[in-house]
Amino acid sequence: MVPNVNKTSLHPGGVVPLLEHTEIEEELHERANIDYDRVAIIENPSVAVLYEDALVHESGTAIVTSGALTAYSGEKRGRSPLDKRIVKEESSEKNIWWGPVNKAMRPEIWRIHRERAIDYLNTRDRIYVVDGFAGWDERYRLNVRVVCARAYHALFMRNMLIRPAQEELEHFQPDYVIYNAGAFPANRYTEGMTSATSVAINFAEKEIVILGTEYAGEMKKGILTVFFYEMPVKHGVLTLHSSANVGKEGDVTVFFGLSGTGKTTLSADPQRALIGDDEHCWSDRGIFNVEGGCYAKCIGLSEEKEPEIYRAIRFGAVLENVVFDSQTRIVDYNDSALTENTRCAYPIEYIPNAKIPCLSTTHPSNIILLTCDACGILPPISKITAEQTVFHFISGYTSKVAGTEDGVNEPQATFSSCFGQPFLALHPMRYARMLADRITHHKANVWLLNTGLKYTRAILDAIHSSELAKANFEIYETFNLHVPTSVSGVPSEILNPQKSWKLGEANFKDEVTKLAKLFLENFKIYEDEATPDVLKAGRNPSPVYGEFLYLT
Ligand SMILES: Nc1ncnc2c1ncn2[C@@H]1O[C@H](COP(=O)(O)OP(=O)(O)O)[C@@H](O)[C@H]1O
Ligand SMILES: C=C(OP(=O)(O)O)C(=O)O
Repeated sequence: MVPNVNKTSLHPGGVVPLLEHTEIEEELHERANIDYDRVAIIENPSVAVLYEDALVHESGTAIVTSGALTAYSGEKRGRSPLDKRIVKEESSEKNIWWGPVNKAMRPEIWRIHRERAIDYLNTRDRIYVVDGFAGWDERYRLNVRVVCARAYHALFMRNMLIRPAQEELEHFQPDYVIYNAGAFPANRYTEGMTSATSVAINFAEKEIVILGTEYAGEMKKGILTVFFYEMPVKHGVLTLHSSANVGKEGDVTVFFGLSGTGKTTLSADPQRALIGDDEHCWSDRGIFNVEGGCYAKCIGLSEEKEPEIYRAIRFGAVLENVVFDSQTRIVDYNDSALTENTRCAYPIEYIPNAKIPCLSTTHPSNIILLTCDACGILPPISKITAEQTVFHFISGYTSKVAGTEDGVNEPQATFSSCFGQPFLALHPMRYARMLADRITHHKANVWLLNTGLKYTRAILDAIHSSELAKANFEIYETFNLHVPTSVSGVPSEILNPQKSWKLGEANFKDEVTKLAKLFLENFKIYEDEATPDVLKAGRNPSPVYGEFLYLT
């Protein structure tokens, strides 16, 4: 029993005169001035503890019928890309791709935000510490510590990081620390602020500070940006905004896709083991997942359509911003009253055929670029060459789906380089070159797959059975893509939009030319970093791009 003094009827617990402090408390006190004598620091709590705390202290949390905890993220129900900043400092400055994605923050301003976040955490009665690993390959993994005010955020990151064994938690030394004070706003009068939200990353201090947004996805995507910086710069390892799975023969498929375009859905496949749904690295020894969990979109989810994901939403999983019946606690996955971007985070082992440890020493044999072209101009599936891969990877033509980013309420056609522009740390061409080298070296097939179609799964099955690699192809003009003439289970007439276009040939020609011009216009931004090969291909009409490049 700890002796206490000064008990009163209003304060029956009294005051504990001298407290012993744990290693984590000492470290937080020293590093961040956390007031360990006032704030209860809950260290690596269990799922049950986090449920109880969330239910008692956080309004909007509930347990739903499947046993999952559901939480409400407040006003921000998607990421805030305009409020993301990188601290401009000597060690990383020359490597960073400065611009609208990575806006610079002065170290002095960083200190103000950091102090504000810590001041807020120090006003809380309890804060949570979650320690976990990022990166399943031990050679590259980072120790991540999350310090946050909400039990929901702690549970989210407990699911999304790789959970260390009990003995690995002892004397855990973080490489990166996330301070999440998202319930408290940033000071809008601080230099450079355009709103009360701030997500700031400091690569020298190895810290992330979050203010003014409780959207949990900011934390996991913050770690992705850390990987987009650390891996190529320090280890020559390529980071991918992709999912990955592996077949029974050990063949690995990687799916690149912008947020909400099908990485999680398409990589959950009963015939294939899941390596991961969102963040991977490609090293000299194969592919490894960065995360210990998955973060699936839930809108329209049903057990029939996506059984693995539906059944993963159980005790321990965290639902975000879903609508549930207040009596029965049944979730209505079709209700988008709070957001289109309803989500669930669950540990990867909740997917029955997850491959644990989440890595493969076999290099990918199929690379799939998920284009999500709502206009239907790009074919449902086409095979592309290594040179076309660089072009399409850099272009990243896809859609921003509703709700994933703050302020995007309708699906929007967009170019998002590397199919993950908001998360890149370096110039996209650096990643594209690394990708092209690996594809050529390992002789991977590359496919451009349009998602959101009824037949997407059937097409994927044909890729995995090797049917498509052996198919007959015809040339899809303008983009010079190789389109298969038939795919099992897919009506042949839909394979070539030129043939299935409902509004006539002239309209088709107009639309396809319009899109091709947009591609070329967009590509100009990247020309300064393009290799001579890519530039040459870009300036001369060539068999690689054919008529497409002629448009310049
Ligand atoms: N053909 C399709 N391919 C992939 N996703 C589809 C398709 N049709 C509809 N969807 C829906 O699109 C969303 C894709 O989200 P998700 O797989 O979580 O994306 P990501 O992992 O890339 O963020 C899901 O809600 C899924 O049900
Ligand atoms: C969570 C996000 O993305 P993804 O759908 O790729 O997980 C996001 O962009 O905030």
